[in-house]
Amino acid sequence: MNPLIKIRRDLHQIPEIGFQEFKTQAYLLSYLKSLPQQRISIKKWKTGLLVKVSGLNPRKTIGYRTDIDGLPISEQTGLPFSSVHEARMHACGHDFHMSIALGVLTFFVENPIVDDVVFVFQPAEEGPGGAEAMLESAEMREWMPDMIFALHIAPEYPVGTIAVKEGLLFANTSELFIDLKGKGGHAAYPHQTNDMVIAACSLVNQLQTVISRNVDPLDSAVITIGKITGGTVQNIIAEKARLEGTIRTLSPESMGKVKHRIEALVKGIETGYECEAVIDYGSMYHQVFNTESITKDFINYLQQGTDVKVIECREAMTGEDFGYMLKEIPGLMFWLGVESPFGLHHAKLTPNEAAIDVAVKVMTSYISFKGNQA
Ligand SMILES: CC(=O)N[C@@H](CCC[C@H](N)C(=O)O)C(=O)O
Repeated sequence: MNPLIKIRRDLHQIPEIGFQEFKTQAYLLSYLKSLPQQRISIKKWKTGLLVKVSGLNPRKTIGYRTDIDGLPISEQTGLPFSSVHEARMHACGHDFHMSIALGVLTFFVENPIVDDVVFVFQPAEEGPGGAEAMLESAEMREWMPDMIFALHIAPEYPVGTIAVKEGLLFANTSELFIDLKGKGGHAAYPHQTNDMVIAACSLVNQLQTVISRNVDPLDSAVITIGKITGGTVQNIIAEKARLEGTIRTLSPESMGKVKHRIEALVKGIETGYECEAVIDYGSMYHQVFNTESITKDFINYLQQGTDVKVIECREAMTGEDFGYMLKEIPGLMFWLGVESPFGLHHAKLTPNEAAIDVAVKVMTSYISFKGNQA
C-alpha cells in the first residue's frame, strides 16, 4: 500500500478534538523519528508540532501548515479503517491534510532545497482555534516563515483539480452561544411560566431575519444554529434553553453589523418573554485572504508546469483559522479536489485517496520552485 495512504488510514482511526490531539501528536512524532534526522528539527507546541527541514544554503523560510484535529461526529462511512474513537471523526479531511504534509516533508528530507521549509502541525482548527496562539508563540516566532501555504480538501471537485482565487477565499467566522433563562413550571399551567423552548424557537426564526432583512443582498452572511438544548422532560415547561451556532460574513465590518442586530433581537426576546439572555461569541476566525501576487504565481506555475486542472473559484462561507497566519505572512490556501458524494462535516465523508499523491506532487514541485528561486 502507498505509505501515505496507510498514514491517512492510521490517522483516520484516531481523530481527536481541539487541544486533545495527544495520540495524533504521538503518531506524527513516531513517523518523524523514523526519517533520517540530519535535516530535521522538531518543537512541540501544546498538542501541535513545528518541524524544520533545513535547506542547503537557506536565505528564507517557506511554511506549510496542516491542521490536525477531528470533529465531534459519529462516523457512518462503514470503512474498515473507521474511527475507533466514539463520536469523533476526521470529517473535515484533516487526516488527508496531515498525510499530505508528511509526504511533502519526507520529500524535502530526501531532496533538500536551498531554503528551509517549516511544517506547522496546528491543533484545534475546528475550535476553539489554534492558529492565532501558535503564530504568537515563541516556538513559531523563532522559525517564522517568509511565505506560507495550506490546502483544504474539497469534496465537490474531482481528483486532479485545484480550486483557488486571489484575495478572499474563506469567510470571517464567529461562534454564537445564547443562554436563555426564564421560569419553568407545570406543563398544564403555561400562564404561570416563561417558557424558554418557545423563546428559543422564536429567536431561531428571528435570527434568520438578520440575514434576509439586515444584510445587504449583494453582501453575504450566514447564521446557522446547529444545536438547541432546553428543558428536562415532556411535561415540564423549560426554565432554560441554549442555542449554539455560528456566524459567517464576507468582511469583518459585516460581522460587527450582524452581531449588533443579533444583540437587538436578543434584547427583544428578554423583554417579550420576561427572561434573561446571555450571548457568548466563543471563538472568532479572521477571513482567509490569499496574497494576490503569490496566488497569481501559483496559478501560473500550475498551469504551465503541472497537469492538474486549475479552477478559479468563488469565495466560500467556510472558516479557517489559517486566516490569522495569512494576515501576517504572505501566502495562500487552496481547495484540493477529492470527489466525495458526502460533503465536509458529514458522517459519510469519503474523500478519494488518489488526491493525496496529487497534492504531494503539486506542493513538492511548487515549494522546490520557490525554495530554489534566487
Ligand atoms: C473548513 C471548516 O469547515 N472550518 C470550520 C471552522 C469552524 C470555526 C468555528 N468553530 C465556528 O463554527 O465558527 C467551519 O465550520 O467552517
